[in-house]
This record gives sequence, C-alpha cells and structure tokens, in this order.
Amino acid sequence: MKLLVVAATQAEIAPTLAHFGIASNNFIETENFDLLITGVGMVATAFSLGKQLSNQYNLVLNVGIAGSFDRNIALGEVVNITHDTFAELGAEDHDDFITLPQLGFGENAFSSNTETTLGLKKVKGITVNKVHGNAHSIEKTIQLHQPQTESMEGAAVFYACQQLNIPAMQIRSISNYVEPRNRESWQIGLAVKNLNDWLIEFINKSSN
Ligand SMILES: O=C(O)c1cccc(C(=O)CC[C@H]2O[C@@H](n3cnc4c(=O)[nH]cnc43)[C@H](O)[C@@H]2O)c1
Repeated sequence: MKLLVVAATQAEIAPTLAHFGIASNNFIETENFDLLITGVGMVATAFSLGKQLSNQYNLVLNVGIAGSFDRNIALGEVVNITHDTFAELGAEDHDDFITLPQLGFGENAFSSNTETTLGLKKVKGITVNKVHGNAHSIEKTIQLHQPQTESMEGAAVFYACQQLNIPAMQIRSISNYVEPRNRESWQIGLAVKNLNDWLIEFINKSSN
C-alpha cells in the first residue's frame, strides 16, 4: 500500500520524523510512505496537494492537532474525523448565514471515504480560516454546524482526495477546547505526543 501522510506543520509530526530518522523537508519519500508538509490553512493545503497528489497513492492520511467543541473528548485524545465541513463558505444575510449548497454552488461538506476501522472515536469536524475565540461566533457556529472538532485543513484534504477518488482519513489529537481565546490552556505537547504515538504504530502496521 502506498501511503501519503499530510500534515500542516513539521512541529506536529516531529516525533515521527525523529522515530524514522527522516530529514525535514516539505515533501519526503521513504520506502514505506511519503510525507507532505503543506503549511497551515486550507489554501496552502489545496495548493500543496494540487502539486503532489496523484493516483499512485492508495491512502491519504491527514494528521494534526485540533480544537474540540465537545467536552466529552479529552485533551490529548486522538480522534477519527470522518466528516468535515468548510464552515465559513457561504454568504452572510444580515444575522443569518447562507451555506454554499443553499446558494446553489455545490457541496461544503466532505467525508472520509474509507471503511478502515481504527478503534478511535469517530467525530464530525469543521474547517476554518479563522480559529474561533469569541463566545458569540462559537455559539452561532454550533447552531449552524453542530461540530465536534475544528481544524484549518481537514475539509481541504477530503475535497482534494474526492476529486481524484483516493481514500482519505483524518486523524487528529485534541490540543484545546474551542472557547473564548485562552491560549495558556492549550496542551499542544500532549496532543503532539499522543498523535505521533498513534501515527508511528499505524505506519508500522501498514508497512508490514
Ligand atoms: O496560537 C493560536 O491561536 C493558534 C491557532 C491555531 C493553531 C495554532 C497552532 O499552533 C497549530 C496549527 C494547527 O493546529 C490546528 N488547530 C489546533 N487547534 C485548533 C483550533 O482550535 N481551531 C482550528 N485549528 C486548530 C490547525 O489545523 C493548524 O494547522 C495556534
């Protein structure tokens, strides 16, 4: 199986690079898997995948950290985001929001199109350009999309993979709750450690 691992930043997968002795670069080919570091956000992700994604891959695995709206998910928990929506794509209508499908311009939500079972909690995410940090906008987003998690890339990876009909999965570890900005409470170190412990095991299993 040819696997492409996609992450936004090198920091999020540094323990995996160290474990496999891989020198850091934006695109790395190894014997068992390839690795793409896209940069943060959906535009950087789409551009980067546009250059590197091809049908030679049997699976694209998007990994990273994420925020959680759902307090039943612990900080540091690794989850499988199976459904992801471009939450800001649409039009404001005074106090209301018109989504892209409601405008008649196609889909705004994409899914993991693989049945691989991982034993992780399956959750529903949104992808945003602007990380939530305001009580009012958080409430409006919950009413509109009922998300459990939030990242800045996930839906872009699912979108690109759907275009080429390549199976995709999105595995993220929760670094913070989505709440009025409180950066001191983020647990990025714990999230990165747990994500990479999972990733190293997954790569080892899938290359056997
Ligand atoms: O300092 C900040 O405000 C900040 C905001 C977002 C991300 C970061 C990072 O250092 C990591 C980049 C990476 O993290 C994902 N992420 C993590 N938590 C969230 C969130 O609550 N909402 C959206 N994205 C999140 C994201 O996918 C970035 O690529 C620092």
